[in-house]
Amino acid sequence: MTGLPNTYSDALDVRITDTSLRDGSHHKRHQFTATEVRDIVTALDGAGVPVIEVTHGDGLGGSSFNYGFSRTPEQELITIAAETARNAKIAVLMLPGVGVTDDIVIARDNGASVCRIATHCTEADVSEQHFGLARELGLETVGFLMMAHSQPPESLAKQARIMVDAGCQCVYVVDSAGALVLEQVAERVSALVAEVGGEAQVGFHGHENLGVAVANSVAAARAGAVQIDGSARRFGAGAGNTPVEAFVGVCDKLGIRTGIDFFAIADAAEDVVRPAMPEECLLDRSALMMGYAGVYSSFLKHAARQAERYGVSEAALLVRAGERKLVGGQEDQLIDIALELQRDRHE
Ligand SMILES: CC[C@H](O)CC(=O)C(=O)O
Ligand SMILES: [Mn+2]
Repeated sequence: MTGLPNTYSDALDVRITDTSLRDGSHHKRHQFTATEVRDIVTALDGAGVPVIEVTHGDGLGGSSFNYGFSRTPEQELITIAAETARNAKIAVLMLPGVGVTDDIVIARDNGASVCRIATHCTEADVSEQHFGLARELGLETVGFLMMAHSQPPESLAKQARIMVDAGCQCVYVVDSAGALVLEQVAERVSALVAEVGGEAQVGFHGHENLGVAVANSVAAARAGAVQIDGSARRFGAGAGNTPVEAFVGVCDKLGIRTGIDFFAIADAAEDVVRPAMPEECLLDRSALMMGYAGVYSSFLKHAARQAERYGVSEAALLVRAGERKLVGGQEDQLIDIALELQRDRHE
């Protein structure tokens, strides 16, 4: 189709982007080393993963007091990834306002070829100049409509239209909170396909907080999503992302072609990615609360810190964060909620 990136060939039905080295950065508190990135990229690339995302968890420019400092500068990690990958494209994520446009230029110079711009799902207009710049730089573009559970399909479709008109070549339904289930994913993907199909592709990014990320990803693919995210060993925020190795196995059984070797990705997840993880990404009570109450998965580590600091229940804190409908960038409000929980206890 004219104007669409060459993201999948006739031999692929969905193109998978592994985001362990970006969404996993939240779980690792942004402490990746150069060696870990080199080893993980080698293993994922060797298994046939077509796109590997490498950036601070909060995107380009995320290394800060607010979000957590990176152990290794992200541009150094992007360079290493690009030098290491033999076939995979290297993607970067950026949130307008967290990163600046110069970060995109530097990432391109360091070898990234896919630029993913993320906004809250009602604020697509803040991405317009970034898509324009990325296309001028010759980058493939992807738009992330985050917290997609919080808006109905028709509103998301309008936001997707804004991104596509600005130069976005694939708009993702991003289930940041892992709050969507099955038909809710399909309805959102279908609405985007109806709005932008023919001009742009549609993708899906899932989180495992309610334990249905693989099923959601299949629902997305069946509804017309042709780019799907996941992380080896679920290495991502909250209970982690769609486990790539399980999704590939399920796709093999359903006849959905991903181009990834199931046995090689299973080995990569177990032997290379798992050792780089501080611990498994757990589908525990806190993760469940996030999925159920609709909380941004990257809030998990921040909530854990504030719950411990103020001696309040992490689960209760997360449920209130969901009630307040907090969005990315409002991490500081977790302190407010922790103080509120303390007050409630003493009343
Ligand atoms: C902070 C950016 C965020 O982690 C992007 C993402 O992966 C999501 O919203 O799920
Ligand atoms: Mn995510």
